[in-house]
Amino acid sequence: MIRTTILGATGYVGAELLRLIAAHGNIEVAHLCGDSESGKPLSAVFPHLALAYPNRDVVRWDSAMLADSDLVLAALPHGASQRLAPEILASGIRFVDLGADFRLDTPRDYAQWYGEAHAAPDLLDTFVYGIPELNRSAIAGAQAVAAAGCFPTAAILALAPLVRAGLIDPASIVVDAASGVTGAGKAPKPETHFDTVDENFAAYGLLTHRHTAEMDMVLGGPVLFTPHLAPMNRGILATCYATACGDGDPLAILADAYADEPFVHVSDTPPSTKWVMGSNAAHVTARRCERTGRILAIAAIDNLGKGAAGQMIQCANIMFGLDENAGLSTIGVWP
Ligand SMILES: NC(=O)C1=CN([C@@H]2O[C@H](COP(=O)(O)OP(=O)(O)OC[C@H]3O[C@@H](n4cnc5c(N)ncnc54)[C@H](OP(=O)(O)O)[C@@H]3O)[C@@H](O)[C@H]2O)C=CC1
Ligand SMILES: CC(=O)N[C@@H](CCC(=O)OP(=O)(O)O)C(=O)O
Repeated sequence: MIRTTILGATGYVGAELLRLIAAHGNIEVAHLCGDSESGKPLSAVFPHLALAYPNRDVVRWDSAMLADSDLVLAALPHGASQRLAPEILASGIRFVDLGADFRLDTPRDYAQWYGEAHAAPDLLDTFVYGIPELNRSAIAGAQAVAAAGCFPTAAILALAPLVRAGLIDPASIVVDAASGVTGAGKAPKPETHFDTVDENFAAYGLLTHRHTAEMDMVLGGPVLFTPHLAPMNRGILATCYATACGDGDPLAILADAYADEPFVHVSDTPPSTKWVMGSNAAHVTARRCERTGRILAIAAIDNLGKGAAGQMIQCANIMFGLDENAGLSTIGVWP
């Protein structure tokens, strides 16, 4: 069994990690770390996990935990893991981080998009960007993976094969993506109150959302990205547009790129967030608009699944040479 310590176990992503690990078979939880919830029984924080994790308490992180862990999975607010990473990596164990601290290539990009200097810039090169469908072999050989953000995962899965094939001009990419409210984390905020979100649909982060940097890094860009908040718990639907620069069929290119991928379903049918809810699946489609000379590509993922905890587990499975599907489902909870 691979023993994992989870940092941020009391957050939304932490809860999803615990749900997936309970059914994994090759990974078990060594320590469950929280912040304000430390000291409580896990069953008091997350009653839905009580039967899967009887008699487990949330504890505060202590680096002594590295001694009986093989893996650290971190789902912490931005800025937290760069302070912990030096010690975790020095211990030699593997690390999958979901925060944005180690996703971007340079400390300058991090400072520009996150508004603060990076505390561990020398470690940026140690981390491999975590989208297995892009860079599985690098993940397999990595000690540390920075799992991709939720919006970038959706947009990149829809667009990267089209960029690689030279079918679209990266500088023309426009991404409109809508997320469920769990994407904002569990702390209540005015813009995530039930009465604000219910029966509402709103754009935010205009021209400045930090996920733009990840899309630019992988797709080329500059990408014009607009996130939206949708009145649903989980899910991301990314609708992407770009100018065509070749004659190929975008759907055929996606089908070819993902032919052997266990978690990507390519179809002519427009995807829907309910098809992927609770799963690690991504459903993608694409087509050419002859009238405008543009390519349309769409992806649906669960922000907590392929956009977060599922992708972390998929990366960990690859890093440890396990069955890549272990603990992960391709089946959404529908209806
Ligand atoms: N939600 C999503 O869909 C996605 C989230 N992410 C990223 O994953 C990370 C976690 O997200 P999410 O689960 O939604 O966030 P939540 O706000 O739901 O949870 C945050 C977690 O971090 C803990 N925490 C907060 N501050 C500290 C600290 N200073 N030191 C140690 N632990 C701390 C909290 O502990 P406690 O509750 O005990 O105080 C909690 O367990 C974030 O970086 C987020 O941006 C990435 C992709 C998708
Ligand atoms: C709906 C919502 O608020 N979503 C979050 C993004 C999700 C996320 O946590 O991504 P990172 O890991 O890159 O922060 C946002 O727009 O800030």
